[in-house]
Amino acid sequence: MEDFVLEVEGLTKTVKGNKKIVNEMSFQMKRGEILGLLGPNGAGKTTTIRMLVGLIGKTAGKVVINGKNLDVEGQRCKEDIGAIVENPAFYEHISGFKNLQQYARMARQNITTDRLNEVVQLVKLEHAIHDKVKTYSLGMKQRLGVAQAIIHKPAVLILDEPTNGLDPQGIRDLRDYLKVLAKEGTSTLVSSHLLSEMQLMCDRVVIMERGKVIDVTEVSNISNGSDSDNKSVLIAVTVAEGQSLDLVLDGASSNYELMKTNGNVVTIKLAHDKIPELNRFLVKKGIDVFGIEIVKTTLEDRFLQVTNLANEG
Ligand SMILES: Nc1ncnc2c1ncn2[C@@H]1O[C@H](COP(=O)(O)OP(=O)(O)OP(=O)(O)O)[C@@H](O)[C@H]1O
Repeated sequence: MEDFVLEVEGLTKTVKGNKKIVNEMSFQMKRGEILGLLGPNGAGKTTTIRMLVGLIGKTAGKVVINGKNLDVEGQRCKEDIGAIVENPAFYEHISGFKNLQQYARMARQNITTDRLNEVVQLVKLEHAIHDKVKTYSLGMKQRLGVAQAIIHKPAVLILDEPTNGLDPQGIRDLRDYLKVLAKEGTSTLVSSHLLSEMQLMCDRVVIMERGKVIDVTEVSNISNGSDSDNKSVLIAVTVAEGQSLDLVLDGASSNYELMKTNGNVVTIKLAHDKIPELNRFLVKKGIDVFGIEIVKTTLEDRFLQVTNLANEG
């Protein structure tokens, strides 16, 4: 059985006027993964996250965190979560390290100085941790926020739009240490409306629109050009000027599906292991092949595809 660290089932939030701003959301997060919650502005990401961390109540649905039902063991669920939902607040006039010590004291958990040093190292803030927070850049405050959120080694880390205000290096660092955390047993749910960042950062993404889950996609499948079943790929075949593959492929084999012809570049869908066979077939038919390239789709392609489908349906 799959080991899920977060299970969300039928999560719903209804507001005034009986409007469902989160509408029967269901998804699961595997242990050790970085899961993205992706959707346009107003899709309901923040509302979903606020319900998961217990900042607001839910109207309906079930949330299970690390095997514990939020409705039954709310307090223990909270212990399994670390989160940055709104901008983390710090005491500006003391150092980052003192802020962490203060936080650890308030959390009333037995957190050692070694652990504090460990999290500081993880978020790469060693050089500035003894400086006053008021001297920190936005990115440094964000690192300190993550350090604070993971101090108690939660099973689940939840970050709402963590890349806001980060420069490219900051985003890369965040991605790197989320991966380290995943290996150490903290799985992360991260929300964003920025497709390219989610593609770089996440293992899978839950795409939501108007309060509903409309797709769950494995990011590696998107970037290597395969379908979600991981069997077929799209390839772009460049042939000699004036040659047409339409007739050649027509009825040739059910293994190849001609998707699109654009000048002398033809897009074909087929199983990955059929590429050499197709190549031999084309050569035998007298087609001059100048190139075969796997078409990589981006998360943006996928997002537009599924949101268009959702809007048509
Ligand atoms: N308490 C509330 N009462 C009425 N409507 C609300 C309430 N809270 C949120 N909304 C609406 O619900 C929708 C979802 O809001 P939410 O903040 O969850 O979206 P989001 O996906 O996080 O968007 P963004 O990317 O802009 O932060 C929005 O249209 C918002 O205006």
